[in-house]
Amino acid sequence: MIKNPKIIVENLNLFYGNKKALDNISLKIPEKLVTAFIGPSGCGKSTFLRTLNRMNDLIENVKIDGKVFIDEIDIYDKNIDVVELRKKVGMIFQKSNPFPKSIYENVAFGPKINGIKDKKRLDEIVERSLIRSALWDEVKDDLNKSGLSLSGGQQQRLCIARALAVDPDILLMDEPASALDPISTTKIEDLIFELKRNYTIVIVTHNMQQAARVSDFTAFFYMGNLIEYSDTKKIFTSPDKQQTEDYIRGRFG
Ligand SMILES: Nc1ncnc2c1ncn2[C@@H]1O[C@H](COP(=O)(O)OP(=O)(O)OP(=O)(O)O)[C@@H](O)[C@H]1O
Repeated sequence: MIKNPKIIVENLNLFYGNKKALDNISLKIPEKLVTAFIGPSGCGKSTFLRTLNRMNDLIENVKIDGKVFIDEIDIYDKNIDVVELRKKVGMIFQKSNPFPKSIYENVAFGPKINGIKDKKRLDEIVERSLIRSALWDEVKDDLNKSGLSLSGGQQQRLCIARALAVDPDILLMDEPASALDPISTTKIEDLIFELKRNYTIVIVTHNMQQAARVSDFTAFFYMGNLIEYSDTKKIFTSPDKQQTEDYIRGRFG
């Protein structure tokens, strides 16, 4: 079903203390397409998303077993440089979180940390990232304005530009539009559609219409289990499992 897997997950279990939050998850995420994770609150979508760039490492008492391969490399191997991993696998959160700095500095921050000092090079990266995040036209004359002065939707696109500036392959998006108005949401959805030409995108969403609109593949989670994973059209028109059918018809969750 998946021709070009970018990420391969095998038998992944995750515990918070004694509580099992993910139960034996295996799936393949295709390159340069959009994969959506759906399911009722607390089913483990965000937890699973965070296993893909080891963000759970930052949480105390988490135990993980199983494998996650990105480009065939085991990202939980002890030799993996987690900082490098997170450059390659960027993350966008539900609540946009620009730094209290200028628009320019928000985008230039990552490249500067990576040692890029040349002003012309930084200018190019900032411009390219803001073009790719569909924000350039709105901010090009105000790059010194605070990132916090932007609207919620613009802030979210600024955070996407900040993630793009360090040249990732994969973007993990945890409910990126759930705090936004319908027009800003549409802009983010259009942007996701554009970005998949160059990036592999994984998105957690509560909004089933959004999953149906933006994704190519959809995984339905329930109580820490992956119930069904298939191409989005099939999940939303003729899922194999009754639980999936009940959820997408709004019978629970
Ligand atoms: N830091 C944590 N410590 C302990 N338990 C946690 C932690 N984070 C999540 N959990 C638990 O793990 C389970 C899965 O949570 P998770 O946030 O991954 O679900 P979700 O499907 O993303 O939910 P939502 O849609 O509400 O964000 C829940 O039972 C939650 O209470």
